Amino acid sequence: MPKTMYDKIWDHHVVEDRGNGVALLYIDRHLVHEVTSPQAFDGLRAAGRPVHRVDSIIAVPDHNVPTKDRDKPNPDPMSTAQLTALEQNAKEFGLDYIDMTDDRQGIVHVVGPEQGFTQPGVTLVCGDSHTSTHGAFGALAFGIGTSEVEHVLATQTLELKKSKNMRVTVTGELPKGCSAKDVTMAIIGAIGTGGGTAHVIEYAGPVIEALSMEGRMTLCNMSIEAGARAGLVAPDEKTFNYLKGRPYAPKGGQWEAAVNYWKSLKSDDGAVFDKEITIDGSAIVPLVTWGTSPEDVVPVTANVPGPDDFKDPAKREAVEKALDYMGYPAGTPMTGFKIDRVFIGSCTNSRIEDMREAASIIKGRKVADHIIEAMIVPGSGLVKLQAEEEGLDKIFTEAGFEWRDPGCSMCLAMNPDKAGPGEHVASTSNRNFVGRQGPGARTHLVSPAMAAAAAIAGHFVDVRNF
Ligand SMILES: CC(C)[C@H](C(=O)O)[C@@H](O)C(=O)O
Ligand code: SF4
Repeated sequence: MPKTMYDKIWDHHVVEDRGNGVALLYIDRHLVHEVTSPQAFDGLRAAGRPVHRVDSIIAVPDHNVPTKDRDKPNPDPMSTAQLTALEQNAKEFGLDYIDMTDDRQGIVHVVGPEQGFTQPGVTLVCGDSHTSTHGAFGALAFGIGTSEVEHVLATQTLELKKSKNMRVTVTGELPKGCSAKDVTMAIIGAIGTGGGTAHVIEYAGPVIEALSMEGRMTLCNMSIEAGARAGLVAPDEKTFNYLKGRPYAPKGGQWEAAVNYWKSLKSDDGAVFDKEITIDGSAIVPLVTWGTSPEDVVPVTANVPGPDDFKDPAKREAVEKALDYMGYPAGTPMTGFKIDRVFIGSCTNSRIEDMREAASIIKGRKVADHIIEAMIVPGSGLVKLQAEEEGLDKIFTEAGFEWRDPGCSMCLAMNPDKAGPGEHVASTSNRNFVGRQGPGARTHLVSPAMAAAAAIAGHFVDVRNF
């Protein structure tokens, strides 16, 4: 029977079939950060258990790390406690630990691929919902909770219920001015934040094939915002070229064997998907979120909708609440809407291509006077170095942007980078939830090009005519 890519990876990892679609699955790779791991290590210690396979783990701090003045003491005791715990646990259990001063440090979902740790066909977990990012390589990658982190550390396995298969095909050709962020936002706008629930989404079609690895990571990153367990893209020559020579990538004869295996992973012709969606990629336009859910997307050329634009009573109520929080009435035009702050970063959009996309808009221009702060935060120290080699940092700082050290930063207010109450933020991150970037802060999700253009203009603009 023809199989999907998800079926194949799942079947290769079953240790024991426990019936009713439940199986004990072998976990190949585990990324560990400071927020969701301390209790897991406490659990191991209490039970006197070692880590089962230390070579399956990379530990790296990202959420709490300050993005400037790292040589000064961290003023937040909670952050300090988590960062210290990670370092000590890594040392005690003998893990590969990348510290804050290492060039390889960054957001786990940027570091894994960059190190060649993320590979096609592996099962990869992390105590973090955006682990779906790694599906860009054809890895079965998903977020887990802290008790599961402990289970994987101790046993290298997880008991899981198999998800259903879903395929999202994006046809045509992506228009100029649009990037992977607009593709993922268009998909979530179309299917909603519940559209992928209980499914693993395989992304397919010419638009996906044309995306770079960075673009595919942006796309898979937000699978979780569509409710999906994971996202997947079939590995191809771009995937192999990206991985070749990276520190954790297979070497010598093992490389050929690995590529042969990776080529076998793609879904078979005739494989059946439980749910199929097709999106016309040629019709995608630059998008902006207007509300407090990633599905609240409108074209930048459109107006903010109101409750009357929706039929579902629950959605109507949610829209009213969202408008109240965002502080504008229905019908507000998005183009020209004034913003206060700009954040370019996060595991969605902090890779080298995102930096280049922002720089292409910013070059030779200045951040608008009223913008409180415009910040660019590379996803890793290696992205930072590469951007500096290309002179992008100069373009940013000359325009008036802050150029920071890598970390999660203002994606979530867990470190000193926060937006103030009532401020409207053009942000390249993935969640526009209430209070996500600081209490009372109002987030608008956009692509790096759209965020850069908004910083220069001081309000949202259609980047296609900028
Ligand atoms: C802190 C962490 C558990 C959380 C997640 O799981 O996603 C964070 O990364 C986020 O983006 O909200
Ligand atoms: S950058 Fe944001 S979304 Fe990504 S792991 Fe960090 S907090 Fe979560």
